[in-house]
Amino acid sequence: MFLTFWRFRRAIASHVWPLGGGALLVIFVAAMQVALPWPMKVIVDDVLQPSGPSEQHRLPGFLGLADAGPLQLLLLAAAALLAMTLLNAAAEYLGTRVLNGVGERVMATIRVDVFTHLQRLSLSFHDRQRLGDLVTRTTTDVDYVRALMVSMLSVLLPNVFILGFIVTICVMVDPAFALIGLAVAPLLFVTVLVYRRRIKAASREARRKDSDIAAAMSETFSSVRVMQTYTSETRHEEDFRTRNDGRKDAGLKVIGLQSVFSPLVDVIATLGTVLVLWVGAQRVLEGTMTLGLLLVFLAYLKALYAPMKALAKLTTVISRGQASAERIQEILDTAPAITDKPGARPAPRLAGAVELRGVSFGYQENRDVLHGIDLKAEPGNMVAITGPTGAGKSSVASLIPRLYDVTQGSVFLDGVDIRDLQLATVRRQVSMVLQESILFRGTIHDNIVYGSEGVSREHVYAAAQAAYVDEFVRNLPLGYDTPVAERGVTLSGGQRQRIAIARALVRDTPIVILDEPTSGLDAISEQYIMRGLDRLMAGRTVIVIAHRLSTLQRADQIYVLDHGRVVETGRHGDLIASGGLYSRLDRLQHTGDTHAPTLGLTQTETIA
Ligand SMILES: Nc1ncnc2c1ncn2[C@@H]1O[C@H](COP(=O)(O)OP(=O)(O)OP(=O)(O)O)[C@@H](O)[C@H]1O
Repeated sequence: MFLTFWRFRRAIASHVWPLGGGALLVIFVAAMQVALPWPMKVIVDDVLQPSGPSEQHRLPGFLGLADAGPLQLLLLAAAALLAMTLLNAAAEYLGTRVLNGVGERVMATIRVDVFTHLQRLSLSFHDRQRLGDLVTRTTTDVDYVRALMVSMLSVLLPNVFILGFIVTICVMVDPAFALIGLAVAPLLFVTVLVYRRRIKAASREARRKDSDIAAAMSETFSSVRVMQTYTSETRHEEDFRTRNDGRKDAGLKVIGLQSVFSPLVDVIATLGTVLVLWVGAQRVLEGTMTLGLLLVFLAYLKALYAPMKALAKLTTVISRGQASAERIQEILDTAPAITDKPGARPAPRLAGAVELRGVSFGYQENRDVLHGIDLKAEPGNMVAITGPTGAGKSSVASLIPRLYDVTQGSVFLDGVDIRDLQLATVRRQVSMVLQESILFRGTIHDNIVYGSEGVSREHVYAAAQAAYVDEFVRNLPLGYDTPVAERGVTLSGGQRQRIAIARALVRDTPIVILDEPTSGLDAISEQYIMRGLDRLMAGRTVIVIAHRLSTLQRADQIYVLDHGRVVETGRHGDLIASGGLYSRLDRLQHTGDTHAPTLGLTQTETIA
């Protein structure tokens, strides 16, 4: 339990004072609750039965009120009860408010920590994660940790103090009798311990199932267009039902355990109460104990079991919170796979020479998808990578901005190993336009300046004009301030690509990577994009993944990839003449020879 506080000590550190203040207030409440039965004792023993055994009527004497009359005592006791109750209420209100407020603030800090950390984790981490799971870890799990922290401070802490105060007072007043009252405590303790462990395991399972549901949601609704077109709603529904049933069953298991736990604690507690009543009543009858003291003991017994019961109720909150804390910690403990090595220096403005020397790379350990790749692009050159689908073209491209680290060989930029340069300063000099460009929630303007915040509006307009964004933005009522829905779904594929090109133009990087940015577009869109791309490519080193003849013909060098290896390199004419894979593709286009190997062409892509 305390480990949870330790785990998040950094987030808690800035809230130590209110946290301490809140804790003191709830401890004060605990003390008040322990003091509350005493005025009642005075009323019973000294006002209602002033003739009882004198040595047991010590309280008024102890308080200097030995000579006070019964009415005076009644008045004083009643006033004390009222004052204590009011103070108790005020402290409870303040304490709860302060602690809950701190809980919210600490959680806000943890959420930011998790989000920031997630953003820094390398692609190799995100490749393995389900989005829905990450969402629950940042939202629900953080909230469960908040509930745990607040409950521990506002419920557990005062109850521990109540327990301590009561045991001390009981032992001081009547040690033998106190022992009777505490006889069932070990049994209670063991029950709490056993059930807590079982509830924790069940809660952890429930949290896993929560993530399953979130993952099903994000998977389904991020592909809602495909789902509806293929009328596969039933399939998704069934999948969701299965996961939902899993969550329900896990939830029912937690509830089952919890429902047994609470009554069990009640029964054990009642056993203790019966024991105290049995012995206590006899002692009152014998005259060795006052009725008031027995009532105090009984009130204490109730107060003594309350913490145990509170703990019973808290078990779910604590177990759930601990399971959630572990899940959050798992993320925070994951170190980014790609970091600056000590002594890495900032990359200067690059001329744009790119070289891969003997590069092997794999997404999983011992399963390389690229083998000994050699590739070179001089500054300002255009290098095309082509090859069948799955050959490793996109993998090569993702090594240049160091989205992944190579397993063998090196990537050099301007002759310097990319690992000797600071990551951020390298990435700032590489732009990418992918097959499908992702836009972010915000306006069209925001999306163009994405990654180059702070540039002037004129600069943005110039880039937008060059990338033919202006063509369609001019017709929008809000122009560049038109909001774009999440992932840019309110714009056409071609419009999204044009915005992506404008974004790359604004960034003005020496290296540009194009991953088939015109695939799947109609002829008119393609023309606009090609013209925009021409402007983007001018004067920069361009690494383009391409199947189109028009692009391949223009390339200074073409690398043909197959099964993760460079099988041919050269200019278009040389490759045709050499009679290899590339030329067979060319023949395929002219003769329609279906047995010739394909370079992964789709119907929409024509090599004329
Ligand atoms: N994130 C990933 N995790 C694991 N394996 C991957 C990942 N991305 C790609 N691969 C695998 O790496 C190999 C090369 O994929 P890559 O995407 O680089 O090929 P490609 O030539 O760009 O293909 P395409 O033309 O279809 O885009 C493939 O076998 C693919 O299954």
